[in-house]
Amino acid sequence: GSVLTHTGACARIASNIYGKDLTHRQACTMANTIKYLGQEEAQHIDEELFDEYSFSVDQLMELAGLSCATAVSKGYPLLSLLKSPPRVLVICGPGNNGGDGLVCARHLKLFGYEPSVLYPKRPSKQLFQNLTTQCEKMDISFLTEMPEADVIDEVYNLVVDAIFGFSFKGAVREPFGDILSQLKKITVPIASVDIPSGWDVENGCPDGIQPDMLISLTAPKKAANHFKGRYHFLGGRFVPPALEQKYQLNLPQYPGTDCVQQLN
Ligand SMILES: NC(=O)C1=CN([C@@H]2O[C@H](COP(=O)(O)OP(=O)(O)OC[C@H]3O[C@@H](n4cnc5c(N)ncnc54)[C@H](O)[C@@H]3O)[C@@H](O)[C@H]2O)[C@H](O)CC1
Ligand SMILES: [K+]
Repeated sequence: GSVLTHTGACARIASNIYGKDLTHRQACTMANTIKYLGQEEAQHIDEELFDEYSFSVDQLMELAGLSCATAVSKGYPLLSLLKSPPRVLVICGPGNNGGDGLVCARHLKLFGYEPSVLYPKRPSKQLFQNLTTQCEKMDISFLTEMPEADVIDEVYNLVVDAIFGFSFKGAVREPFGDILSQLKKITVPIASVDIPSGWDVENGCPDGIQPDMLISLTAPKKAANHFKGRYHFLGGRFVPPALEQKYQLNLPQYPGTDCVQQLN
């Protein structure tokens, strides 16, 4: 069959039903498909959650990181892992995506995995210091340098990519260029938090890393149209219905009390 982008799929579903030309936004709403966000829209929703809905970053980050650990445990259950002990490398970037990674590492540890964290650029904010202390107190080791690709393949079962999220822009700056070039060479799966790091938030990156899992938070970003891995999860089950309505997110119903929903 033909490969359709999300935009193409919505438009086709909607025009099959309504038989007319529609904007992508109209098509999504009518086809009742989940909205894929642009960079600015993702940032507006984020700001609104904090400024209008009075959430704190810590709250949402905890739910985001828990969603990521849960998605990992569904895609790569402990009993399915080829290497024992069940080591996972979690690579954290300098912003909130990196914070999600620290929370994810802590929950992975509670789920029985053995996460190690690489956190080369640490912001001075108290929140990130606290998340780091919490990991250290749970005997999660922090690496001092990025292992070579062959070492990652030998030692770890998978890599959690929490380097950049929806605020990534422009050419990758070091040390993350070197880190991403190692990640392009590994054969163990990569699970990317929110966006595959190094990808343009809207247009993706054909020669970038190719994660096996993507955990979209709040709602997928447009780059998710280019995701070719096996598992696409939605997490961050914290969106108030009025906000979902305002941005016409058309989020799918999460199953029962689950904090993640598998999209494909
Ligand atoms: N509302 C939600 O869904 C929530 C999402 N969360 C997570 O937060 C990130 C977005 O976080 P933010 O701090 O805005 O930005 P990033 O983590 O994407 O990165 C900013 C960080 O990266 C640096 N940077 C940007 N571009 C480059 C570059 N080309 N090279 C090197 N460094 C770069 C920049 O300077 C900053 O330091 C979202 O994706 C979710 O994962 C929240 O956790 C919960 C609410
Ligand atoms: K990421």
